[in-house]
Amino acid sequence: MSNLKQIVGAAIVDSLAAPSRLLVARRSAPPSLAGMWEFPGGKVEPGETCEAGLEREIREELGVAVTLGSELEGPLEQGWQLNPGAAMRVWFAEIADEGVPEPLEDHDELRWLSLETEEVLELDWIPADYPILRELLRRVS
Ligand SMILES: Nc1nc2c([nH]c(=O)n2[C@H]2C[C@H](O)[C@@H](COP(=O)(O)OP(=O)(O)OP(=O)(O)O)O2)c(=O)[nH]1
Repeated sequence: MSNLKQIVGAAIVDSLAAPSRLLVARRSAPPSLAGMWEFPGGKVEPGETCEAGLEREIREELGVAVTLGSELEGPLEQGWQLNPGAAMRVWFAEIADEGVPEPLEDHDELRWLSLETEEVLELDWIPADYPILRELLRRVS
């Protein structure tokens, strides 16, 4: 069994059926990551499925319920390698119940960016996220 820590992240789009915008979040902590953009999400807790962990993290961080769509599969069973000790599985997601996301925890800014251009790549992301973003753009194009 792999001993990579399992992280989960959400590619929250305006519409799972016809995605044209992506919700991106800027981290406020820890100091080494503050100011960088990421997919909202976090660590899966013991005994929790990845999907349940992702729904919980989004509720805690953004205050909204999400409906998960398909997985943006990475090269590993655990998704996308982030660093020597962690990998992240990423799901497309849509906000449920007309909720409005707010940066309640871990983030200081949220933005909806177009997926019809490559503007998401212009932000300063956590470096490990760029291959995920490129695959995301390929999937929605
Ligand atoms: N959420 C998220 N984490 C990412 C991304 N890219 C990336 O390298 N990471 C790294 C940063 C952190 O080292 C780790 C996620 O940890 P976290 O601090 O968000 O998890 P958490 O909310 O459960 O944290 P904690 O406060 O319980 O420790 O994965 C990303 O796009 N989204």
